[in-house]
Amino acid sequence: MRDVAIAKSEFVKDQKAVSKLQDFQEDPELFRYCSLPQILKYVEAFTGPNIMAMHTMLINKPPDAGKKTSRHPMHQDLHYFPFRPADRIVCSWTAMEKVDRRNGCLVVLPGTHKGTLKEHDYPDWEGGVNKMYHGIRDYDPQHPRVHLEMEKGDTVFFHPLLIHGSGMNSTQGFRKAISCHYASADCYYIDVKGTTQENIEKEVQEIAARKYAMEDSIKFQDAWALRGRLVHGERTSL
Ligand SMILES: CCCCCCCCCCCCCCCCC(=O)SCCNC(=O)CCNC(=O)[C@H](O)C(C)(C)COP(=O)(O)OP(=O)(O)OC[C@H]1O[C@@H](n2cnc3c(N)ncnc32)[C@H](O)[C@@H]1OP(=O)(O)O
Ligand SMILES: O=C(O)CCC(=O)C(=O)O
Repeated sequence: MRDVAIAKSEFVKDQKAVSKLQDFQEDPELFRYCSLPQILKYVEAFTGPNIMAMHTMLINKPPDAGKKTSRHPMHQDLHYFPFRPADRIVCSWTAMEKVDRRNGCLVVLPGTHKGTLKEHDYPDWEGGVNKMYHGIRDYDPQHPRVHLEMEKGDTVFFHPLLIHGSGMNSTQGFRKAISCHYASADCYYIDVKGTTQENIEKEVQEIAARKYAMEDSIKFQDAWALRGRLVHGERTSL
């Protein structure tokens, strides 16, 4: 993925062109992260023994190009997921270098994981917003915030309803992190028709049709079933 600030640039050859690697589940070296026993021992507390890696990312947050597009709007990851129950899903996010407010660390609204899934859409940002970076339409701006300043190798685990995002990278370095969204293989797919998730379903279907020449009718659930990979136990449902 390229940052929206350079997405239309003629040609950018170096690492500046890559702000995120997504779906590395078939890359043996990167996928080792998802199978690390040091990570799985915590993940299992949420998922139980049948563990699927549903979504993988290596995030290379670029130095902001001056339009604040390196920010990640406040969101709940469950917005992207057509599977439940939410309590059996967990994200691990590991800092690959020191992260702090200067290079755009994670920001969380503590306690919000006990709430409900909120409506998401593109925020109305003057400088533009990255494709598929939906944000919560309304959240309480007075809610206390915690900035997760972390050392290289530190890992945070969080619930898919937790409202979180990340700030602008005001340094000249690339802020790298690696993450995996895990779910219990016993989770089940849901139909998001008639829910607040319809907008993301439509967008994923459009991308699948364009990018992978799949038919327009690919199901949102199938887009996830295709990418999910078992890391422990049995693939019972997802
Ligand atoms: C099997 C089918 C699968 C289909 C999957 C589709 C992706 C699903 C993403 C799910 C994410 C779940 C995450 C849950 C966890 C929480 C989060 O991480 S929240 C943020 C989630 N969103 C993302 O991570 C989006 C990451 N972005 C991408 O993966 C890619 O940008 C892309 C959306 C897949 C598009 O990439 P690609 O199709 O390769 O783009 P191009 O062909 O280069 O360009 C097409 C078109 O779009 C313009 N563009 C490119 N990059 C951006 C950008 N960053 N912002 C805005 N616009 C962009 C580009 O200029 C082209 O435009 P044109 O007018 O057609 O020329
Ligand atoms: O790494 C970041 O900047 C944000 C990541 C994030 O919000 C997510 O993975 O859901």
